[in-house]
Amino acid sequence: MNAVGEERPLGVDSAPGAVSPALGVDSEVGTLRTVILHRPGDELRRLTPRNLDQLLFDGLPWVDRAQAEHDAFADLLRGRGIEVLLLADLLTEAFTVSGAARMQGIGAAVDERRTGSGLARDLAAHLRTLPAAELAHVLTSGMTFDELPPDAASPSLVRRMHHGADFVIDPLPNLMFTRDSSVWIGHRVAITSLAMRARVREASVTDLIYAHHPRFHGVRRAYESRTAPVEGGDVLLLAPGVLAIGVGERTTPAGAEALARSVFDDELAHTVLVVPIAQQRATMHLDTVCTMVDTDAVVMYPAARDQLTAFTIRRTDGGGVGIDGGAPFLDAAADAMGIGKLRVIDTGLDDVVAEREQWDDGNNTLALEPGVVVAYERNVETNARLEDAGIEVLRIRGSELGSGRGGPRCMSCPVARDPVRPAEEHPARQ
Ligand SMILES: NC(=O)NCCC[C@H](N)C(=O)O
Repeated sequence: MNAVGEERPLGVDSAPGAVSPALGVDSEVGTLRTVILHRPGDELRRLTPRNLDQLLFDGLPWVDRAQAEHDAFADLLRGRGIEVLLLADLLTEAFTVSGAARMQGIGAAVDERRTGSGLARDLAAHLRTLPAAELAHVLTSGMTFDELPPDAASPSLVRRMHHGADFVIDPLPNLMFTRDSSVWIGHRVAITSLAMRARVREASVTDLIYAHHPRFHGVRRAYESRTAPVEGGDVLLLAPGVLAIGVGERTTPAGAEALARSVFDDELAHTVLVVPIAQQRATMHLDTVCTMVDTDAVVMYPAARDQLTAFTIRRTDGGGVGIDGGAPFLDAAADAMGIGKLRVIDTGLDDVVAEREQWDDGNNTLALEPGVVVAYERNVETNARLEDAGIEVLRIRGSELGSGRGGPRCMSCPVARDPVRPAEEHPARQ
């Protein structure tokens, strides 16, 4: 029995009775034990040609196929013994066990500036009556004015004047990119501060899950101030104690600085590399141009490889910080990681193919253990190069999933990985 009286462990869809690993992540590549995914749901059915841009999609996904692709991704992970926590289950279970979670979710979804006070009251009252699963569904897939219950208590000009298909609660179609709204650094979790309007409320969803779901009781927070935008896709745990933070379309310099200070204060890192990336959609996060595939290897977009630089921030003895600027990113990273050199595997093949495969998230791999990654099958040349370099590539379909511009790393939030051994101890390279 779990805390809500069901037969299976909370939020866990793997074998009953499985022992949950300790939570915490100190690298990109340590053996993955537990991960949060979100199976795309009815929120994707809200996408139309008119709202795509605003909701940060590049095409209309065929939803049933996107779900099938995602199911195959989740099954691949389960098949390798990885515990998959589905966000909709976690949310439902948090609402089942905690009234405070319900209040938090409803409070974040009801926007009085949009609805006016009368409708806000009615809407909140209606949401409070919903069973946990239904509430989770509405808060993720959104609600239109047409879907409001007909028997509202207060007359509402807002309701009269809106088109029935307008959203009274916005859908969250980007929730499937669980990477971006929270990130584990050591044994703490940072709830991020998302930059784009369409994604801001995602952080309140992850926040309430970590705050109220029994599975996460006692987990401490990193970056509690959330003073400035930081998105998880920009944060790479290059090695224990070494973070790279991309600064570009999403994470701001202020966000990177605030996160760096916070991880130093909490002694979660000794070095942070802040990496400027082009402020454009193709490179919205650092993990769109570079992900780690082994303890000493990255797959990387060649156009970025020789251009990326890094500011290296280190804690000084007096408790302040020192900042060095302008070193090539790959050199700064190897130096901070204490290895001679980072192996770089290029996005394949030539400039045009590389540009196409970067756009299709060829660089956005999810490592399941050192040297084993999940990648979209469509990035044929990049996957071939990874294999040539000795990396095992587990291919998944992503024709529909990819319409949101995110790959396997974006679609996963690791919450438990085994600690990694330093690169030089890895048997493959002895
Ligand atoms: N880490 C990532 O690169 N996440 C992909 C996010 C895609 C989403 N449609 C967005 O534009 O934010």
